[in-house]
Amino acid sequence: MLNLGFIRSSACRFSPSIINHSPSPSCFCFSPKQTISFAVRSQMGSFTTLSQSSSRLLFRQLFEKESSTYTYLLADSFHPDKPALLIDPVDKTVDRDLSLVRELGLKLIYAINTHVHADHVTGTGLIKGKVPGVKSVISKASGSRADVFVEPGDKISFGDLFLEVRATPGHTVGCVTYVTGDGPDQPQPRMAFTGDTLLIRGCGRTDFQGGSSEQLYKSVHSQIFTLPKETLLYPAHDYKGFTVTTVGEEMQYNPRLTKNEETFRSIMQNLNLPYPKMIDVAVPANMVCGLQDLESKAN
Ligand SMILES: N[C@@H](CCC(=O)N[C@@H](CSS)C(=O)NCC(=O)O)C(=O)O
Repeated sequence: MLNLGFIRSSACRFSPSIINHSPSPSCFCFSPKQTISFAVRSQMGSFTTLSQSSSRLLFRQLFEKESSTYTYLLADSFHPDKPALLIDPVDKTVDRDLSLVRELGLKLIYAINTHVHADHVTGTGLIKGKVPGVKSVISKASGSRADVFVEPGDKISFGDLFLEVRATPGHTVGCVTYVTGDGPDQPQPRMAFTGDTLLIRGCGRTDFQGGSSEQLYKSVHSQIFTLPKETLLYPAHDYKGFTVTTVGEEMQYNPRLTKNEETFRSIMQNLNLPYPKMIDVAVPANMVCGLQDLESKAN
């Protein structure tokens, strides 16, 4: 049986669960496993060491073209149940994503949002209706409806892998970044799902939904740029065809976040972006897990 409920920091467990508030290391109970490493030749011709824990993670980056949104599928492929989660699913691509989950033999346990999106309706509500037992997850600070609310320092477990929750407000007040675990049994390099906080060579706008350029700047510098330089960064959107970046790359080349805070604030004040086309539909729907339409039809 999978335990989908909250488990407090005093509980030790092996099944998928969310731990609220980081447990002390002595209590953190991933099953001790030997990490078996082997060398492969990388595209650059050099040898790279892959650990067993890296191949344990099944990872897919999925794209929704109307809103240029990335959805991420992660699963523990070594666990007998292959527990999986989706980050930032979009309503329009739910059927595609769920058929992939089925084809790969995964058990979807969480549908997670990085924040209340303004440009598309989340797929989490639809997914819950189609796959019984899936729990929707969002930050407590978002003020949105969901089954599970996460706070900074929480860990979201799926099998023997986990994501750590980091608060990265600025694009919206409730924005969080989900980072793969730090530890010998977790994927290397680490991966961070930054939502709209950090985009490749850019960042989320800060001109609505409680946005703040000061907060975004601090969030990135304290919660993302402090990760190891080789950490892979996966944003919720890309408008130019990029798919992934790294902490090191963005620290060197991000045209906004490499500037000092005052220059950054001025850049953000002068973006002059039109509001997202879907904002008036998307925000109210996403405040109720993407279910506004279904609920109003039922009433
Ligand atoms: N044209 C799109 C919306 C584009 C947009 O505003 N993107 C957001 C993230 S989605 S709310 C953003 O933060 N962009 C930052 C940037 O520099 O582009 C639409 O109409 O949906």
